[in-house]
Amino acid sequence: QWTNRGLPPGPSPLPIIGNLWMLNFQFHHETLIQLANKYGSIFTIWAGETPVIVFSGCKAVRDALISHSQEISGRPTTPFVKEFTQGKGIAVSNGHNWRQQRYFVQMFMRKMATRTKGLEWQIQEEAQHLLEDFTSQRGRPLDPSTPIRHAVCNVTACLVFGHRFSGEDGAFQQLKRATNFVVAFNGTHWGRLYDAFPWLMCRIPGPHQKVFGHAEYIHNFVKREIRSHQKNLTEEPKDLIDFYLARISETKDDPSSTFDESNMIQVVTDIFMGSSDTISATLHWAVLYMVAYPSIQEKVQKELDNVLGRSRIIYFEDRKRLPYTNAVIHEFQRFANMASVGLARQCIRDTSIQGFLINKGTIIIANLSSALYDPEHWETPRQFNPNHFLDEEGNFVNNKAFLPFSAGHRVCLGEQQARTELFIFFTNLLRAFTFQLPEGVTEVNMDSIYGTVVQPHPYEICAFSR
Ligand code: HEM
Repeated sequence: QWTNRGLPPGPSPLPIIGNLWMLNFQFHHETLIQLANKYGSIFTIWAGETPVIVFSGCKAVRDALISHSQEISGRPTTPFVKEFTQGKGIAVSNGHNWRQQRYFVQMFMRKMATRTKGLEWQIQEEAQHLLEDFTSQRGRPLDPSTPIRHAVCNVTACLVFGHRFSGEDGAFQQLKRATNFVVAFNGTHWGRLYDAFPWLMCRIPGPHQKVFGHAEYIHNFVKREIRSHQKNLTEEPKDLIDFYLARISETKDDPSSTFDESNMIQVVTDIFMGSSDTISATLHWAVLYMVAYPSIQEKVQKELDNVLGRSRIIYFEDRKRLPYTNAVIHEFQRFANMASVGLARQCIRDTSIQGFLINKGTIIIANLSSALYDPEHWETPRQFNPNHFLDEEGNFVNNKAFLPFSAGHRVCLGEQQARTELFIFFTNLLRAFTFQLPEGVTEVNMDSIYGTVVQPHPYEICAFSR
C-alpha cells in the first residue's frame, strides 16, 4: 500500500484498522522509537485508513519542525477535535483563524509579562499559597499533585479570568476534573478509536460518551465568566477576557476579523487546557525525582541558600545565577518527557522532506521524545542526569535536542509562562522543604502513565520544613 503511494516505509497495514492494532491503539513514543529503529528516521504508520508520517531522532525532528516549519504548520481536524472546537481557538484551528487568534494571545502574554503585577507576580503569589498548603501538612504524608495542580490552575485563572479560586470552590474543582478528562481522552486508545471510526464509536459505550459532557462543562464555565466580565467592565483591561471583549468591539466592522464570542470561549479553553495538566505533571515528576535522588535535592538546596538566601522573593531572572538548579529543571523536563510525541501536525502544501514527497493534507508526528532521548545528543539519555546541561566548569549549557515545547510556527504558545512557573514553583518548594518518602516506604515507582500528558503514578511524600 505505502510503496504504491511513494510514502516513506513502515509496517504493513491491515485493511480498515491499518497499524492501530500493533500500536495498541495509541501513538506511544516508545513504540514509535522502536519502529524508527527498524524503518528509519522517517516512516509511515496507518491510523485506520489514514497514513501518518513519523519523524524520529533529533535531526529528523528538527528538520521537520524547523526547516519545514511553514509547510507543516497545519493541525489535523480529527473527528473529536472538530466536535469539541468547531474549528475555533488556537490549539487545533487552522489558517487565518489560527494566525489571528494566536497573534492576539501572544501580544496579550507579552503585555502581561511586562506589567508590574503581571504574570511573574501572580506566580510568586501562588507559590506562597502552595507553600502554605504544604506547611499545613506538618510533614505528614501527602499526595503533592493536588496542591500543585491547584496552584498551577490558579495562575492561569488569574491570567484569563482575573481572579483565583479557593481549594474548596466546587465549580473550580469540577473545571479541573473536566479539563483533566478532556486532555487525557485524546491520548487514550478510546480517543484513537473515536478518531478512526467515529460512525461506529457513536454506537458503543465508553469514556468517549462522557468526554463531550466534560467539554460542555468547560465551555459553560468560561461563558459564565464572560457574562460576569460583561456586567463589570472596567476602564483598564486586566485579564484575557477583558482584552478579548475590547478586541471584539474594536474589530466589529472589520470583515476579516475572527474575534467573536465562540472564538473567545475556545481560546480561553485552550489556554486553560494547555497550561494546567502540562505544568502540574512536570512539577509532579520534579518532586518525585527529588525524592528518588536526595543528593541532587541537597545540591539544589545548597545553591539556593548560597545565592538567594532563605527569604527573599525569587525571580525568573535568578536562574542565570543558579546554573545547577537550572540544569536540574531542564533535566526533569527532558527526562519526564511530559508531552510524549507532541501534537500532530498537518502538511499545508506539498513539500519534500529528506527526499520524500509529502502531500498537502498528510498528517505528521514529530516524535519529541525521540529527540529528548536521542543517544547521539545525550550522554546518558535514559538516566536522570543534570550534567546533561552543565559544562566542565559547572556553567549551564543548552542542548539542541531539548525540544519539550516543540519548535517552529506552532511552538508551544505558553513556553515562557511554563518556564517561569516551573522555575519559581520549584525553587520556592526546594528552598522551603526537604522531600522524603513516608516512613516504611522504600521504593519509588518511576514508571509513567502514558497519555496526552505523561504522568507519574500517584505517590505520597512528606514535606519537612527546612
Ligand atoms: C511544561 C509545560 C508545557 C509543555 C511541555 C508544553 C508543550 C507543548 C507542545 C509540545 C505543544 C505542541 C506544539 C506543536 O504543535 O509542535 C504545545 C502547544 C500549545 N501549548 Fe503548550 N506546553 C506547556 C505549557 C503551556 C502553557 C502554560 C500554555 C498556556 C498558555 C500552553 C498553551 C499551548 C497552546 C495554546 C498550544 C497550541 C499552539 C498552536 O497550535 O499554535 N502550553 N505545547
